[in-house]
Amino acid sequence: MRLNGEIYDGEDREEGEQKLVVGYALTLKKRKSFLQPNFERLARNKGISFVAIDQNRPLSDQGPFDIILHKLLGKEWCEIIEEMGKFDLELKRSHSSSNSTNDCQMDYRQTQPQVIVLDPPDAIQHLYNRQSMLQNVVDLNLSDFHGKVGVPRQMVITEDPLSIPDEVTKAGLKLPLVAKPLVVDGSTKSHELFLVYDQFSLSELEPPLVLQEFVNHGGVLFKIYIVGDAIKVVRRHSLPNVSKCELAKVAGIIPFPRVSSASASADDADLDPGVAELPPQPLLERLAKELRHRLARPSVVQYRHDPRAWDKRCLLCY
Ligand SMILES: Nc1ncnc2c1ncn2[C@@H]1O[C@H](COP(=O)(O)OP(=O)(O)OP(=O)(O)O)[C@@H](O)[C@H]1O
Ligand SMILES: O=P(O)(O)O[C@H]1[C@H](O)[C@H](O)[C@H](OP(=O)(O)O)[C@@H](OP(=O)(O)O)[C@@H]1O
Repeated sequence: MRLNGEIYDGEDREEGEQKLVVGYALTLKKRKSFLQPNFERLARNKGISFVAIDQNRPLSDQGPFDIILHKLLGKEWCEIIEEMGKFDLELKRSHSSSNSTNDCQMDYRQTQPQVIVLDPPDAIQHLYNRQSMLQNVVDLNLSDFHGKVGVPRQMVITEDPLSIPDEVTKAGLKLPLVAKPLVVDGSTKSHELFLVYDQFSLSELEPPLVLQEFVNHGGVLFKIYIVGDAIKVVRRHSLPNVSKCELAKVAGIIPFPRVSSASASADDADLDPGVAELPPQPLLERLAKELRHRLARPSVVQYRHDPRAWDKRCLLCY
């Protein structure tokens, strides 16, 4: 990474020698889960310091920052970045003849080109929606290389819960279904998922939501973190298979917890190799290449062995 003209090598630094300043704008919850003391200490040893951005002051009055890291609910953050761009431009305009309205579209990134904004707002809009977030994998064709990529059959319901049973029948989706809020904004509500076992209970759901066919996958999930050329795969516990017998006996809509969070690590679990086998490295590398090409940001892909895949090379994302 080249910053301020110098190559940042990520090596340990002398105590106090600062190389990178990361301005962050995170919710309290995220600060607690992400900026752990041992992480900040490790970063400091590498000359990286994290500085909280004051959201009540103009961005250009703070810093200077080398990188901006953000994950805030709603649009207020985007407006701060865009507003900041306009604020700078108003200042410049008062001393220049240019009054092009196009200038008002510049954002912080354009007025501060040296600052790296991770997850630029316009590059991640599609990730706030569980339908559009999958678009980057739905049409990936890796069959010429190491397998195929699939997503569970799904449909979006935006209104009238009473119409859901008929809509599901028309779409031919098979029970059980996983009901997920359509919007993914980091709120607790956006992670409130349900398993739906029967048709009639569907009308109790609260649109807007995504309904996905449940895919049996042996209760093991892989999360693949891709940042540039770096690929990290972790194995997590996941929902157990739903048998036909269970489906016949159980009815209703059942909420379930965040079963595959970091605390559900299965890296050291003694699991059936058929479901615990890590995805083939060439498939991961090809996926990383494809996603880097399509996304302007680090990616997290959730992978499960698709039992229907004869050689377990199918990548099932959702
Ligand atoms: N179509 C599906 N078939 C089978 N299991 C599923 C399916 N979709 C989700 N799950 C199960 O539900 C869990 C959460 O799903 P998902 O990752 O979509 O929600 P999330 O709120 O983003 O989760 P988190 O952020 O906690 O990883 C998955 O880890 C998996 O166990
Ligand atoms: O398994 P991990 O820790 O990667 O799961 C993450 C998940 O990928 C998202 O980053 C969640 O963030 P939000 O979408 O903003 O909720 C994380 O939730 P958090 O409550 O821990 O911040 C998950 O841990």
